Amino acid sequence: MTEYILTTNQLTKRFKQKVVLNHINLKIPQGKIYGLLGINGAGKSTTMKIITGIITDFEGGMEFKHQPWHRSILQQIGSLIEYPAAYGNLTAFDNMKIIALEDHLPLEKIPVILARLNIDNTGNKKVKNFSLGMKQRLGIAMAMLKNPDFLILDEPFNGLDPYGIKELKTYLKELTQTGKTVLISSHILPELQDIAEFIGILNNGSLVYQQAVTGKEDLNQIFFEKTQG
Ligand SMILES: Nc1ncnc2c1ncn2[C@@H]1O[C@H](COP(=O)(O)OP(=O)(O)OP(=O)(O)O)[C@@H](O)[C@H]1O
Repeated sequence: MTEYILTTNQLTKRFKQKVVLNHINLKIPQGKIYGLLGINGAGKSTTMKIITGIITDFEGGMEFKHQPWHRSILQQIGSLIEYPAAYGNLTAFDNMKIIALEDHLPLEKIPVILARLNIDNTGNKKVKNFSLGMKQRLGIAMAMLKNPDFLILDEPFNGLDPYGIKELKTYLKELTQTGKTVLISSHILPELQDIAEFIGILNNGSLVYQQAVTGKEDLNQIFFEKTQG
């Protein structure tokens, strides 16, 4: 039987009169990479903001590890949604240090995680002078500092060069080999095709597809079929 780390039940979100998520039933299996696909404006970020407690007014429910969602579960979730919340005037290390001190985490972990994300060579450089790809790497390092069970990444390949994309994919696969779960969004199918073990497609606020990836299906064709119009 599949164990789900997170399920949503008829999750619905309106901004004023406009329905932007329409009765979504996500099922995210534990220990897997789940790719959430959709064209611009499909509702990917809104879904992630609800799961991570950034958006609190919505209809429907969520369960995390088979228990009703509660703010306390956010200790087990690391996330990077839209832009990394880093201080521009500080270095990568000092941004990490702030989180470590806030969450009572050992400072020794910082250089290890920065090295794993290949961002340990930035020295005294301030974050405001980082490239987009460097900021993305730092954002993921910040999300991983508390060693979360569930990592949620909104368009994490933005700004990464092909080497960065390859490294990040390897890193995410390694995480699932240690039992962690990754929810990752993209509007570009090839970014997810070779790493996602499950794919969900959002179209205009509806979850129009949700399946395990077998490798036999033509995801490109499915994506265009499910999102046309
Ligand atoms: N704060 C807000 N107020 C009003 N409408 C919003 C707000 N945030 C998002 N929306 C709308 O909700 C819809 C879904 O947006 P969302 O950002 O979740 O899409 P997305 O799939 O993440 O898109 P993208 O790939 O462009 O990031 C869009 O129509 C967007 O304009």
